[in-house]
Amino acid sequence: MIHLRLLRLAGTAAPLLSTVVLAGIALSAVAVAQAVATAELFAGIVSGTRLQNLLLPTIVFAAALLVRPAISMLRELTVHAVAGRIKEELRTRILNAEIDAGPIATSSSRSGERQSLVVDAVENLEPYFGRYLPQLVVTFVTGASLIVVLATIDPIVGLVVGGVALAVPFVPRLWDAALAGRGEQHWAAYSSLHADVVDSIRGMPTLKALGAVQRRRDELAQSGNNLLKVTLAQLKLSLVESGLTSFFLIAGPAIALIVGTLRVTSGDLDPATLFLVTMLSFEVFRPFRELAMHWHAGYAGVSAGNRILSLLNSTATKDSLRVSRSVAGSGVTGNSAIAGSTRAAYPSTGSTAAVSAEGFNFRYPGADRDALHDLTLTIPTATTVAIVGESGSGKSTFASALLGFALPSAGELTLCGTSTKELGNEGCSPLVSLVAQDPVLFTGTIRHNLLLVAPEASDSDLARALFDAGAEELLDPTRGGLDAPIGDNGGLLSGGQRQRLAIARALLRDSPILLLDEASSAIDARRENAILERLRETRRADGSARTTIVIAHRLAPIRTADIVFVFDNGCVAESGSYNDLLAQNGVLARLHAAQAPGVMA
Ligand SMILES: Nc1ncnc2c1ncn2[C@@H]1O[C@H](COP(=O)(O)OP(=O)(O)OP(=O)(O)O)[C@@H](O)[C@H]1O
Repeated sequence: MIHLRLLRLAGTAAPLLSTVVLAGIALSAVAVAQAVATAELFAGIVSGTRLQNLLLPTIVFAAALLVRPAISMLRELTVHAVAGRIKEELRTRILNAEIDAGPIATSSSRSGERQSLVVDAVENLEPYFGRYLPQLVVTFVTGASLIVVLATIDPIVGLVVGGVALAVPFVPRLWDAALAGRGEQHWAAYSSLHADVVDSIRGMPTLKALGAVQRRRDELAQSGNNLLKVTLAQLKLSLVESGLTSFFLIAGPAIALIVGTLRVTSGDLDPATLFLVTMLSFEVFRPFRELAMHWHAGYAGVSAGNRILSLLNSTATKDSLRVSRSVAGSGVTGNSAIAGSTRAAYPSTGSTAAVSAEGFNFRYPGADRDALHDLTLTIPTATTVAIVGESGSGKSTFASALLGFALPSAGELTLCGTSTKELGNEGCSPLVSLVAQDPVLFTGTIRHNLLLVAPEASDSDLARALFDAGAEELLDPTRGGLDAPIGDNGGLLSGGQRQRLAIARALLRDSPILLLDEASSAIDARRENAILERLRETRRADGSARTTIVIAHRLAPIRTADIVFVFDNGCVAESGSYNDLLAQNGVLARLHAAQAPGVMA
């Protein structure tokens, strides 16, 4: 099973693979030398040859005993080097492919499945490349050479051994398609169960709150049973295959011995040569036996490799936002890419509009209609604007467009005068700092989370950012101040504190556009309003005012926004000041009426 397309997954480990192959061939050569020496010693002892005349085979036998462990050690060390390199490179490539694909492409797959691709599929490929493939080559080279040697010694024995040896790899191939299919089913069931478990652990508080733990448990048990069924079906098939292979491996040397003995009886073969023929035919089948131990790695590797290839092929590789090899090796993902950015890295944008969309169209892959359609709007620099609209009107998709993840199929979106098409992932991110509704925080202290985006920032910069974000209580020395631990994903903080800490972190990034996507939903309306007013007063490191875009469901805090854009069916239905729009009695007035008590708060 050499799948040529999988070979390109070996990357820079390919030259090392040839060392593993050469070590395997050397091991076989030493084993053959030992077998020949053994045959000569047997023949000599049986014919009564004096021991001093058997010096050469004795030396060869002893030398082989010493050399074999040394070559084995070299092979094992190289296999480990191959494994390490393949895992490091493949994980880097998969992570880069995920980054290139962006959140929109990855939103259609489950994070648990993607996780098992990075972890388990790569683990499965390691024995495929490190053990199975090299052994396949060794078996072919050694087996073919020894059959030729046997045929030279005795054509009949050579023919018989050659026939059985051919049956070992080819007869089980009749099951290939079925085994490959079962391998795919096994992987699908395994990654689905893995994804279910990850989802369940992540969603445990929700499951408990909803009283759905038992139902989820039942679903997991069902997924587990499905995996068991598929695994057993795969095992049954591979047991038939291993049984057949074992039969040929045992039968091969036995048949050679029987045929050889018959040839001796009929006088066609010298009895002394029978020892040699028997030992050599054992050596023909030895590499096959080793290969049989790695059959499973072969099948698991092919299905894992196919999955990885389809991910890598589905994403165009870009050079932007790459995860460096050392980062992937250390198990840290792309977040550290942010760490390189420093305060005041992005220049003032002058008088160009902060955001300008002109006839912008975007449709999600597989969707039957545009999520954003003919969207046209201008957000002047240094303003605070709000984006509101019914659920599904396209607000979050617009946020993705601002981040450069949703590129237009028609029209244009420019940020500070530059089209998002030109900016690409790398260009967009410095211009826009996003604070999402459920921000990701990292286990550690407040300082650690803030310094992630601005490693050069001083304590007073950090304190200023916390103050601007309305999170000054996090500076309280009795709680530990900047060095207070925040727990796993900010678990020691309240929902509002997590959001305000995330806003402070985004402010430290100092980009010209601050995008708050439902970022203060856990903060009470009065406080949210105060934070927005405070943000309006803050300045970037170079003294320029930033543009703040607030995506909001709750209308109360955005009444004072300079412009309110009301989205409806993927385009701007209304825009203007809150009170003017209210007077128009259109979409905003409808939303306002639905939330009236909150608005009046
Ligand atoms: N990943 C996706 N794949 C396909 N369609 C999507 C995807 N995400 C959103 N949509 C569709 O795109 C449209 C706009 O969705 P979007 O999430 O931008 O709306 P929204 O205004 O942010 O809604 P909400 O206020 O509920 O968050 C909707 O019709 C939605 O069903």
